[in-house]
Amino acid sequence: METLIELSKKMPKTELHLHIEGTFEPEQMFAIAQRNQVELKYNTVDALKAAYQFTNLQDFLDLYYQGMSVLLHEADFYDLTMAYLEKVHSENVVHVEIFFDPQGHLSRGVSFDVQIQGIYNALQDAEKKWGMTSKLIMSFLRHLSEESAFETLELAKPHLKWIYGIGLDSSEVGHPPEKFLRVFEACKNLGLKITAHAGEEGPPDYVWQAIEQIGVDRIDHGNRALEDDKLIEAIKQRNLTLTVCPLSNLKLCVVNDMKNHPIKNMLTLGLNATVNSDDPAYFGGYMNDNYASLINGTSISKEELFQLAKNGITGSWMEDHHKERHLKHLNALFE
Ligand SMILES: Nc1ncnc2[nH]cnc12
Ligand SMILES: [Zn+2]
Repeated sequence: METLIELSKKMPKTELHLHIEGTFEPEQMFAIAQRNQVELKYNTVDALKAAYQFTNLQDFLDLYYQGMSVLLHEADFYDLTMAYLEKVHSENVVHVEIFFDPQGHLSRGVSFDVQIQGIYNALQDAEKKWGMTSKLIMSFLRHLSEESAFETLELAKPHLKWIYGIGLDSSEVGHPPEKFLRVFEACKNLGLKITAHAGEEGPPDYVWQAIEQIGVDRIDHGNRALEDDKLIEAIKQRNLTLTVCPLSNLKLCVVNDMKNHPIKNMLTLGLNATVNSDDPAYFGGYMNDNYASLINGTSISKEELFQLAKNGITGSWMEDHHKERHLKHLNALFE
């Protein structure tokens, strides 16, 4: 009998919540730092890895922004992205939707063109080599001002053919979605899809704002939506997908133990929960590790495993003919 772990490795998977800067493995970070002659605060890979003990989102973000500071040239963005794509291709991830944080690089003098060209070239090469499809999501840093988000949108305008969606990330508490109401309106008018981190640490009210005021097409995390029954109904009514990140939730103390992870509950409630890795280099695992953590930690059933993988395909922004192809493959594996 095939185990659920084996099945989870084999099945076609999508990644809908992934920060490319969060895939920076310490070994690669040191190699690029050396090549660019940038000093890191930590002297060795082991010292850096030892610092990966977080008690909340901000602890992690402080290290995440330090780590990305070695990215300067187009080749750095290409190498970072390609290393991630190679890794998840080996895990049967067939489609990725990748966030990047342009403001985290612009503030260091790295142009928008350099960032997007490096990332996009890697995505194109992955499609040519393996048929892996992708969408790129530009994310606004919510601890910065709406004005800064508007400036970033202006810089993005020559590249909109490569940008499919807009996200909202970084420090959640104190920076509600409504702070970015006007800039998201402008993004929507440009035909861009909208998603936002909401309910990771922030209260249910932030998820309400994301769906009612911003009109998001998807919700990233959404854990705290479960505190509000009316909100659960509103998410279901709009058929919104939640991009849930199990290992991230554990590492950032959003959950205290994997056995208490709410993803099973989300499925029982009829929410479109999906499995994603968020910042895998920092949180101890890529896509297959996230599934394994659920299988081992929450004892999800075969039906629930199927539902999670299916939600990942149906909740993605890939073209319909690709969805149909992957769903057929998934169904055949679970027959
Ligand atoms: N999990 C997360 N939440 C908010 N901002 C992020 N940026 C990178 N990872 C993030
Ligand atoms: Zn995230």
